[in-house]
Amino acid sequence: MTVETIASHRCFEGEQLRLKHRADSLDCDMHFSLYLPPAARGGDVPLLYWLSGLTCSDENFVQKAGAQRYAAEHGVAIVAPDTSPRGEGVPDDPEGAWDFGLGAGFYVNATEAPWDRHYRMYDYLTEELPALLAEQFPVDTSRAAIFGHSMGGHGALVIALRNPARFQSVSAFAPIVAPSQCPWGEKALGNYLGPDRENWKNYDTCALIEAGALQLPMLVDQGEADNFLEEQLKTALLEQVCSRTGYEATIRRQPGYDHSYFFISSFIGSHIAFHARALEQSLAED
Ligand SMILES: N[C@@H](CCC(=O)N[C@@H](CS)C(=O)NCC(=O)O)C(=O)O
Repeated sequence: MTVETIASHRCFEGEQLRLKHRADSLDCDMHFSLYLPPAARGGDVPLLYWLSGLTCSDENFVQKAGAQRYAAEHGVAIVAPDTSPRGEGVPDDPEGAWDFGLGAGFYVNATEAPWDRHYRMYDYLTEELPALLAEQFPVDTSRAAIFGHSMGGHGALVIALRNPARFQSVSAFAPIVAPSQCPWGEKALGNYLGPDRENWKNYDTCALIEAGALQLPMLVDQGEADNFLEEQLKTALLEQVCSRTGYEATIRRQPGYDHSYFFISSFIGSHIAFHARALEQSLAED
């Protein structure tokens, strides 16, 4: 597996890298960003996966969230992949809309043509990228946590709930908690997975919790001034399913905060500390 370094910047005594590789699962070239804390010079460090939202590439998070300072303090690496396959031959929304297609892979394995050839972000994130990281970088992929924003919050929750043994904790900023019940999700899942809504349940956080997903440490922050809250994100549905099923999640509604990276940067330190605690606890239990 060849990985090309596109950029490398010293940051909080660690390194912020941007990398490029051929992704077999997506049948295209992909970029991803990786922050290695100073502790990585002494051996493998735990790994946090960050999944971004609609319209983002791997760069939004590393430039705007201010996460590196906290990752350096806690000695964790953070990988930020892109949000969809890209490149020549990768189909996009026929009308060029920003909520579907390029920049909007929704972290699923598409089953419907023409999306099924490239749009396989679930396999990319759960199989190909972890294998590549374990092989080529000083990260311990058996000590991992996952978090994300909006569409990426949806991706993080779904991937953690479906793979509870692989993640010590999960958190999300303004996640789409029930894509089967909101316009963004209905458009994406309908196109990528087809009209049978039974097939959507594996990619729907509320449906997975309803079906008895195993307990993981879970933290969710949601801004109350987020324009997408009522129509798309629907935090209330997560609160309801957690209370109905007894699933323990810390869901914090944050007054005054919107959907932007100003919100994310305000709470990113708290999320990284949350994951670092869960990772330390799992080490103590081993
Ligand atoms: N482009 C959309 C907004 C999309 C949006 O808010 N994207 C979020 C994720 S859902 C984001 O992180 N955008 C990139 C950024 O703020 O850097 C609009 O014009 O309303």
